[in-house]
Amino acid sequence: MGQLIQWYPGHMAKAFRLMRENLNLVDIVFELVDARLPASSRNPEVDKLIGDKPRLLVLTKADLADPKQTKAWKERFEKEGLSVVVLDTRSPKTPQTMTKAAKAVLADKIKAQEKRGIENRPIRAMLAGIPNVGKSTLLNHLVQKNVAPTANKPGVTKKIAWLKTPAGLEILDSPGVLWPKFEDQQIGLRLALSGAVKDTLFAKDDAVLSLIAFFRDYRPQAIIERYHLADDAFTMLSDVDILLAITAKLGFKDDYDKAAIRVLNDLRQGKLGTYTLDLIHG
Ligand SMILES: Nc1nc2c(ncn2[C@@H]2O[C@H](COP(=O)(O)OP(=O)(O)OP(=O)(O)O)[C@@H](O)[C@H]2O)c(=O)[nH]1
Repeated sequence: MGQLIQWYPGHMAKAFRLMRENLNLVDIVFELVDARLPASSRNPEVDKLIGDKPRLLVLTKADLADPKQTKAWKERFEKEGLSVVVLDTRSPKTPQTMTKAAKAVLADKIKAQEKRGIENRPIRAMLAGIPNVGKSTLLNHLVQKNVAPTANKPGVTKKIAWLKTPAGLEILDSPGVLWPKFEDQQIGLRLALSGAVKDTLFAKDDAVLSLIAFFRDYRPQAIIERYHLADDAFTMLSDVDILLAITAKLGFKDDYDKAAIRVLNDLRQGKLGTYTLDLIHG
């Protein structure tokens, strides 16, 4: 999916270098992963980068994801030895959940410090994740001030500073921006659907056609109900014809680009129900 790629070798090298420099400053890394894309929004390079540094995997946007899938993904990650928290980042419980989980990951270190008479030392953390995964939102909620700009567009995070949280964390206010791994077209499309890729960088009708194809197997009823299609629409119609039927139902005549934008927004706002694009089967 060549046209989706917005990360060039120079960007990646810089992001990698910044992360590595900052890594030495912190006790723990909060690796943010979109709960709707637990595989596609992770980058295997991060494992190499983070190495033995304690890590907490944070599944963000869990309110938008399919709860059964989120549970299955959490179990899979835990089997791999990772500590995992599942968040609606914007929830008032977020600071408490994160602090408790960070302390659990660092329990041995904290115990050793206490033995040496060091009590209540702040836990230094950095956030890392691909664009639009919720880094600024999490930072704001942890610090409980509106310090970092958030926007539903990739590429907004820019500041640098240490930020103290009321619960005793100190967070580096330069989240590691990780690059997505556009390994194949499927991953690229899923990232595009989730909002991780600038909307100007991909063809929305292609993305929505892939979404329709996905929902055909996953949850056709969600599309049928939202756009008042015939019950047998998915048996009778191709993906393109489904998009045209949606376009007509929305009153957009043959302007399927306009319909594609509407469907994309509906998906991202949870109006097609909760969904996970990387599925664990069985
Ligand atoms: N529904 C839902 N939306 C969320 C959650 N976390 C973040 N968002 C939304 O996702 C969008 C992106 O969030 P940001 O915090 O700006 O993401 P970021 O990782 O800092 O993005 P960059 O600055 O592009 O690197 C915003 O519209 C947030 O309101 C969540 O847990 N649930």
